[in-house]
This record gives sequence, C-alpha cells and structure tokens, in this order.
Amino acid sequence: MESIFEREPVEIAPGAVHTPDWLSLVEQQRLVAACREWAAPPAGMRHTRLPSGGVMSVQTVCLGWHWTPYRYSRTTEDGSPVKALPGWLAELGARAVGDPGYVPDVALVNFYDGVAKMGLHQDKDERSDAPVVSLSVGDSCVFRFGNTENRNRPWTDVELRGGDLFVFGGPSRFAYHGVTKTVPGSGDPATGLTAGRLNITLRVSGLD
Ligand SMILES: O=C(O)CCC(=O)C(=O)O
Ligand SMILES: [Fe+2]
Repeated sequence: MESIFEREPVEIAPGAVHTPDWLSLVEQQRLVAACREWAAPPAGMRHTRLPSGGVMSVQTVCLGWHWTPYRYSRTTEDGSPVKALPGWLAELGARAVGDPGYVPDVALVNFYDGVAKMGLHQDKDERSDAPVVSLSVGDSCVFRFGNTENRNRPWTDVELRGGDLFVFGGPSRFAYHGVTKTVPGSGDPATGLTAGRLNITLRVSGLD
C-alpha cells in the first residue's frame, strides 16, 4: 500500500497519476446529487449482466454511451435511451487531465455497497487511447493498478479516498485495474453519501 501519510500527487506508473483530495466538498456534493438523479429509472442504475450469466457486484449507470460487456450502445437493456453526459462533467474531466481538448463522451457511474468489488480488467472497449479520468466519492477503497500485459503482478495497491482523482493514460491507458475492497464507514457523510462508494470514470469512446 501507498503510505497513508502520502496525500501529494503520486505517479503510480508512467501516465497514471493519483491526486488525493482533488475534488472540493461542494464538487463532491454536486456529484452525489447528480448520481442520485442518474441512478433513477429509466436507464437507471443496475447490476451489469455478464455473458457468463452472473452479475457484477457493483451497480452502474452510464452516461453518453451505455456499456454492456463488451461494447457501447446508445440504448440500455430496457430499450431506453442512455442519459446525456452533462457539459459540466466533461469540463471537470478536462480540468482533471489539464487539457481543454479532452472531451469525454462516456461516463460510467459505479456504486459500491460494503461488499462490492471489481475484478482486474482493462478499459478497452473504447476506440481511443485518450486517458481515463476516475473520480471517487464516499468510502475509501483499495484500487489495484496493474500492468498492461496480464492480471498478474506487478501491481500497486492505492488507497482511493472520497475526493481523490486518478488519471490513467499514455503507456498506462490499457493497464489492468480493479477494486479489491472498500472500507465501509470511511466516507464523509457531508458529501450527502452516507454509505458506500461512488466512482465515476470519464472516457473518450472514439465512437460516433
Ligand atoms: O471504481 C473504480 O475505482 C474503478 C472503476 C473501473 O475500473 C471501471 O468502471 O471500469
Ligand atoms: Fe475500469
């Protein structure tokens, strides 16, 4: 684990930077309120079904493009159009990467209850190598950031807390990553999220 005393930006791997405490409390509150609206049906939050027949433990709602393993579409499983990705969220992403030319057109909004995890995977259904921006609110988690070859070591376990930013691009864009556990009760209830963890990843789909 990265030291719990380290709250400065850290380059975890080339092109992968963890910036603790990047979101203000007000920004976190805005995200929590927005996530509540996005989570509501139609095209709301649900457990993604896997081709194996199982479901992911995480609950997800998509904005801009709807992701199901392993492709993007404009409509959800129930036939509803995917919700729009608002301009303010895309602008937050541009600020996160420090590039006004970064225009994400997909967001995956993930909710982790106290037992949800996410297995090691690559974000590779995009047809763009633009960076992925990850914003976290609520409970802390252990975010495992691996290599681009396979699910094995080397990896680095990073504690992502509410308010933290993680950007992975360049040589790390297609690195395996996942969430091995969350820490229930560790989030700041002042965000409006009293239990669980929210993570929002912004991506450029490369689709039109
Ligand atoms: O929850 C996280 O921090 C990671 C989410 C993720 O990897 C994804 O949505 O593809
Ligand atoms: Fe991912």
